[in-house]
Amino acid sequence: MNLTNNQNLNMLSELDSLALMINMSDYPLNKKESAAYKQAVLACQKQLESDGCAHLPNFIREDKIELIREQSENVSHLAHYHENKVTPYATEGNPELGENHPVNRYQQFSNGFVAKDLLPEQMIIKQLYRNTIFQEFIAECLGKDKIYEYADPIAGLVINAMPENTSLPWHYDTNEFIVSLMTRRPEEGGEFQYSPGLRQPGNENYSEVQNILDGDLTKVKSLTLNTGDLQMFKGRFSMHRVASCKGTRLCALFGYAEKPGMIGKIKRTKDVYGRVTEAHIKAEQETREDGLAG
Ligand SMILES: O=C(O)CCC(=O)C(=O)O
Ligand SMILES: [Fe+2]
Repeated sequence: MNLTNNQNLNMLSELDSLALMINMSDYPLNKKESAAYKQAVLACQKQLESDGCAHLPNFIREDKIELIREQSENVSHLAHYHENKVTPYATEGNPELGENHPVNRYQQFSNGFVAKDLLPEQMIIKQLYRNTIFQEFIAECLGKDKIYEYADPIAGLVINAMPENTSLPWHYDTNEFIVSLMTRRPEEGGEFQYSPGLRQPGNENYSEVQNILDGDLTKVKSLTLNTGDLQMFKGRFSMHRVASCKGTRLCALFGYAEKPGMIGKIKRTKDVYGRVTEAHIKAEQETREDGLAG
């Protein structure tokens, strides 16, 4: 290998760092040209196509499992909680439709999020989130040319903190996809439940949504992640929730954008994290200056 320029040195250190974090025998991200790598990507693509969800068990090296659990436990007290009631769409209800209509079904929401700027740089989840070899793998699995870290100082990489008796009810995500890494499997429960492809562009499929909200789980799949498992999920089309758990559940959520410069809106950021930064204020001013709504 020609190591005469910085790019190669950077690549090497990224590979070295990746090899210290992930299970390269099952997920050979160090051998992109190998049949095993192509097979791992294909397996994810197939799962995503059929189910909107890919499960990568034992993604983290076995000898790092305790460490990722410990690192996430160490910051879990920094989670911001906001008790709230939300609909599956996180929008205001519509009084013209009945109170049983999905757009009017408010549910209790009480989990917390630890923001990105509160996660120490040396944390495995932060190193992994930023690793470009890992990002390329995720992009390939999702059939994207390239994905970008958020420019948002506090969102993009967060830990979903769910102590006992908290809830993350049925919802769709605003993001097309999310990557999750379980850092603390709870003692019991905390399954990820989802209904694959429940809605499509142009078809909200309200009747099926209503069935699920009414407790019919026949079209719902359930996935239990162990600590160290990775998941890719297309949350914009598959309604999902996290079942209640016994013991704390901590799950790192890696958000990537399809364009650089992604910064969240002030209102939502304040709701979820309890604060905003200068970057949020500046980004929103710039949006307004171009005369567009929202
Ligand atoms: O914690 C999880 O597994 C998923 C969380 C989730 O769905 C969300 O934050 O939108
Ligand atoms: Fe979600």
